[in-house]
Amino acid sequence: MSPAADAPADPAGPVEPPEALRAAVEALAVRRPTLVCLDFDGCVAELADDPAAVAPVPANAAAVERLAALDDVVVAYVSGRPLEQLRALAAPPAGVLLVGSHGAEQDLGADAAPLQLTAAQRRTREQVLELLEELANRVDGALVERKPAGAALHVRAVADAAAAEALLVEAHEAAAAVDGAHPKDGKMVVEVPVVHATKGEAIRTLRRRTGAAAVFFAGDDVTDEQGFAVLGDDDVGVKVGTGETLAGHRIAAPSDLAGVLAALAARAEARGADAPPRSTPTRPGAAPDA
Ligand SMILES: O=P(O)(O)OC[C@H]1O[C@H](O[C@H]2O[C@H](CO)[C@@H](O)[C@H](O)[C@H]2O)[C@H](O)[C@@H](O)[C@@H]1O
Repeated sequence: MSPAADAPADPAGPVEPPEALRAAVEALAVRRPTLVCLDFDGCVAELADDPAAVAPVPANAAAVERLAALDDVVVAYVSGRPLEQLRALAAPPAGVLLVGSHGAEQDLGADAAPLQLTAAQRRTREQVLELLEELANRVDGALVERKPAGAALHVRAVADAAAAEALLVEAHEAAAAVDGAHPKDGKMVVEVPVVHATKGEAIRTLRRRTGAAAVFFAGDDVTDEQGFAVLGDDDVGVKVGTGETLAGHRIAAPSDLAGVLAALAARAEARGADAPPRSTPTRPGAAPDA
């Protein structure tokens, strides 16, 4: 992968990807089946104060629809969101695979199994919820999100930046001391799942299940780095926004993603019927999990 570079923003219209990124997605699109993995918040959707009030950037939703309609392209949302919330907020077109709770919940087609916590995990989740509620009650604007695989403490609505940061540090440390809890830092949030799962493991599973010849992954947050870490030389990783990253490419904002996905879709459409697919499986169910 090539080194990350900032894309110029163009408020007048759809943003063209940087040349290196365009070339990378065009090369990716000829390797089929192509797996397109997308983080949701801060990537397909803009970040918002209220976690419940988000939706895909319309141009991104249109590009996802275009990609999902293509043979030999599999689109998957790979998100920290609870699965059902992801389904409701992302409103994906038919055929799009869903990975929620950082990988702990998956809808990969016919054989999807709902998340079931063990008795020990349920107890840990209750403990984590109690802990985070107690911490959130101390700071105006702090919010606890109850999640099937754990909980998250949000501070985006906390007016005092120092208090918000201190709360996140305290929550992470306190949660780390709870047996069976796996705290992760995110954007203005500490997530505390009670099930060990990472986006990297999820992308590996998706790659295997779809028989993908190459993988695209875009994400904006610290937890997405585990996804970038499992990409290989034939894959394309795109970091959305600022911050250190293992991704080979960077765009400035969610509104810049549509141009990248459109370039990928255009090349995949153009490859059309010219060449036979390199391998048969696309939607999971066709290929057994290893
Ligand atoms: O993996 P993602 O799809 O990026 O989901 C990560 C978390 O996103 C949500 O929180 C983030 O977005 C909120 C809405 O924009 C924002 O208010 C918050 O500050 C962000 O951390 C979501 O609430 C979490 O459950 C997801 O795990």
